Amino acid sequence: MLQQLLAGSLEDAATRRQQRPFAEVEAEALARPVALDVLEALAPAEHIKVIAEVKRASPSRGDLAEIAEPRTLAAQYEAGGASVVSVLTEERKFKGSLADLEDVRKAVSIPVLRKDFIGDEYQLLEARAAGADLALLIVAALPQATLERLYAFTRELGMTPLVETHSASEVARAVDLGSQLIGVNARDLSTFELDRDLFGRVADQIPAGVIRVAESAVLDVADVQHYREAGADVVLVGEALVTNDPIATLSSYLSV
Ligand SMILES: O=P(O)(O)OC[C@@H](O)[C@@H](O)c1c[nH]c2ccccc12
Repeated sequence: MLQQLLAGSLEDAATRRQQRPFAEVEAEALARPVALDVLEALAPAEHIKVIAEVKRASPSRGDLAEIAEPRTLAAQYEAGGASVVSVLTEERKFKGSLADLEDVRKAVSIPVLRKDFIGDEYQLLEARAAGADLALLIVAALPQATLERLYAFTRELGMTPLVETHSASEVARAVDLGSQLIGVNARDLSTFELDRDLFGRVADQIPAGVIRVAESAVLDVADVQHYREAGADVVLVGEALVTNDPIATLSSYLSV
């Protein structure tokens, strides 16, 4: 499934590239003002921090929310105290788009993450041109040489890679890259199975000074506490925020 999702995103990017050639998007990406200081925004603090996701649907959970105006939701996330807004731009299964990211960028002043299945440089240029400060790189989706290349390119564009893992060996690969921001996804993107305890099992492998992000499977404040006790600096939350009142939900999480 993961390779299918990646292939779909790459195919959609190749289609867009016929309309907007590499050099054109590159020029737009490079003309963007300096990206925001993401590591500062997510730095460990007394309370846990939240990356709040704009998420309409997913292959495992189906339709979650309409979200006619991503900018309105993102503004609520910022008002509610989120540190970063994540925008799913995958079109086929998650019903997102780059237009959503552009819309969100105009509405918030906190950093924005492009959440997609990224496998080539063009997608990273698009991310930056649309105003993203971070881009997701999924270790399981990419051979290490490609991962290294895309990691370096993300940084060249002034963005911060969020390197996503789902096992001890993937955490080791993320650490090898020198990543300063490592996510552990509770959801296996090949089988869609959830494992909320995976974060706790691998957290110790993430070196001190690296920001630890627990991704997925937060349904209530107890899940946030669970991740916090296991060492999470940040939680990445989608479903619970798009299906509940975002401001009240965020405020309960931010007290953890
Ligand atoms: O809706 P949840 O369970 O709170 O999950 C959010 C986020 O972690 C999830 O959307 C996600 C994590 N990694 C991904 C990679 C691709 C697509 C989506 C994801």
